[in-house]
Amino acid sequence: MLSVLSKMISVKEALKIVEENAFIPKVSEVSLLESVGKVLAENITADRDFPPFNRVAMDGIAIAQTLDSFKIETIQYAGEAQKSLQNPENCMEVMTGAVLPSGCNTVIRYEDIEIQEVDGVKVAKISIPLSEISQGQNVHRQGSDRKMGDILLQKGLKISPSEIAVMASVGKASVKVEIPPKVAVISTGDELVEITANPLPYQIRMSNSYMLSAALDRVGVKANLFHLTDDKEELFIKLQEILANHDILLLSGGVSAGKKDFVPEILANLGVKKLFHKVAQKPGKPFWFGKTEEGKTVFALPGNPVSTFLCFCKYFLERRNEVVVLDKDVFFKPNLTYFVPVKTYFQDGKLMATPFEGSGSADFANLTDCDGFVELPAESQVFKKGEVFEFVRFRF
Ligand SMILES: Nc1nc2c(c(=O)[nH]1)N[C@H]1C(S)=C(S)[C@@H](COP(=O)(O)OP(=O)(O)OC[C@H]3O[C@@H](n4cnc5c(N)ncnc54)[C@H](O)[C@@H]3O)O[C@H]1N2
Ligand code: MOO
Ligand SMILES: [Mg+2]
Repeated sequence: MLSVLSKMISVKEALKIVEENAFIPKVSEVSLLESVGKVLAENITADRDFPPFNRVAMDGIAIAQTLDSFKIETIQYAGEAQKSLQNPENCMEVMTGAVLPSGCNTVIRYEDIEIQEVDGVKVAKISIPLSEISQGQNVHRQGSDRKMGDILLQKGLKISPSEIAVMASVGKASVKVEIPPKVAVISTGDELVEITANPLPYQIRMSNSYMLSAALDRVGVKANLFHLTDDKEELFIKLQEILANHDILLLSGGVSAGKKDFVPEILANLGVKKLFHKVAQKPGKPFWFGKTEEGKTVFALPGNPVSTFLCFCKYFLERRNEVVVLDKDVFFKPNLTYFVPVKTYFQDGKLMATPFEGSGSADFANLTDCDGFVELPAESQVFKKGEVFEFVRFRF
């Protein structure tokens, strides 16, 4: 009964080990537009102030002091070098995006003035109470958004169109991004058949590979799918080949105490170092995690679909640091962290969770009613309505 006695680690310890041993992606430089959806692999800094000059924010006139009316000296258009107001009692017409003329500090919109011609001279008259004009209005001050040298984007973030705009504005025509890892999703089991097959009474269609592949797709990873039988030789030969061609392996099945649960043994024979096997949690207790010398990681997930999915969401997906309020009491005696599928909803601004315990870790149809798992710590046995717990979201 060695497997039963072997040391289980806590969820917290397991997560720490997974995070510390995460696969480190390689970096490549791609054109700006190719980088969208990828992970940024360098910090992006401001090459000049944002905005780079005192920018006119409204079409109208620029003034140096608040008077009833002003003679208009000239026009400052966007794209022109800065002009200078000659007389502080005059004004200059200015267009949005232009440099604020030197000598001016405030912009009044065309909507708030009337322009008349008096003796051949254009004059702007203020048509709103002067008290409504505040000094500095409608001027987007140089450096008010970001200063030159500021870090605008931190490496590690996922690039979306708003990041593309920031990079374009600092002249990044090409950018360093992480090369997405090559991921293999491998279902193991003699009882599994393709989803297109008509299963014999003792067979089942494999759903785990499709579930994991779909979940990976949501985070921008395209996985290769494999099915291996519970045969030591096949496992050794095929896994060797799959390991050679991928960076991360996500296996399901074959990690528990069964006579054909060969996965941990074969992985060890292939030189994958075990970092842990068995976590004090339900579901997903037989979870095995290891790493090769080159830094490739192997997640050998328990085969029961809810266990597979929970382990994937908790240990593979990025942490979201969300909490939920239980809306029903839950009792759970074993000294294990208990992950219960929950349906969530908002009440008085709080995210509430209704537990759906279902019929255990093989009841994956139960997940379709739920949004995630509530994480109930191993130290307690009674979890009361109204208490707050961590939430592992899978519907997003
Ligand atoms: N004596 C013990 N037996 C079991 C223990 C234990 O501690 N002692 N742990 C149980 C727990 S907890 C789990 S979870 C399972 C994990 O089993 P394995 O990882 O070895 O997985 P299999 O035995 O291969 O399969 C388990 C179950 O899952 C179904 N399965 C597997 N792959 C797929 C797939 N791709 N799609 C759909 N369903 C899949 C498989 O048919 C089995 O029904 O072990 C318990 N036993
Ligand atoms: O905990 Mo297993 O992970 O029961 O199915
Ligand atoms: Mg098994």
